[in-house]
Amino acid sequence: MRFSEELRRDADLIFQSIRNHPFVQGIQQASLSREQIVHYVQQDYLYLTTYAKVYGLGLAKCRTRDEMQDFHRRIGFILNDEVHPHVTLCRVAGVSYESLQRGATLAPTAQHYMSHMLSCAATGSLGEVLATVLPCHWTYVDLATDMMTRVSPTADHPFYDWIAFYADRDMHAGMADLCRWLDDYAASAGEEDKSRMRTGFMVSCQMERRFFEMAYTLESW
Ligand SMILES: Cc1ncc(CN)c(N)n1
Repeated sequence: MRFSEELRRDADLIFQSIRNHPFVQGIQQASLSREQIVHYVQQDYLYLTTYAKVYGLGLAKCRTRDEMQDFHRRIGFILNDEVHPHVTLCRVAGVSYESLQRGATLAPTAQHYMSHMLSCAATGSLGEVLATVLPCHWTYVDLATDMMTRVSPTADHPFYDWIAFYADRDMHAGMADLCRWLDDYAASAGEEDKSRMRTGFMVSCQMERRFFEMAYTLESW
């Protein structure tokens, strides 16, 4: 079994609970309140900004220019493309995206998740960075693909663009590339490094679930 398959197997219950989380169900049923959407977008804007920086720290650990190109492309994707799902959510909530980018205070869970990623990226190996960022990609591809398969939303669904963005083929391809990179790295990694990679992955999976909980409950300090 490949290393990424092992990780996915170990995190299966968390993936399932993310699919069934009330916030995710709220997207599927278009039943989220305006406040829940706004809270999510404000926190996610801050989160994705940090996520791009984590890729930057990963880039500094790369061994080849091809690897550097990969992180470089992924940073561009966050800064240029991953604004679209936020814009979709803002349209549903009836607020301007620009207004949500100013002055939001980090909620405890978002802060915890960002600190986890930053500390792995600052002190860990390239493998730890790959394992720690992977759930961000994987859980969204998983939940969106699950929605597309089970609910088949049509273009008039308010969150259709959000769901379609994360269920897209390119998202699947980007995730498969990341898994391959992680598997290649793990093939020659020591046991201690792999153990830290497992921890980084599992904590990020837990934080993905809690991030939805944070948005659903409008968590604050
Ligand atoms: C917290 C979180 N995790 C994952 C994603 C999808 N890249 C996101 N936008 N926000």
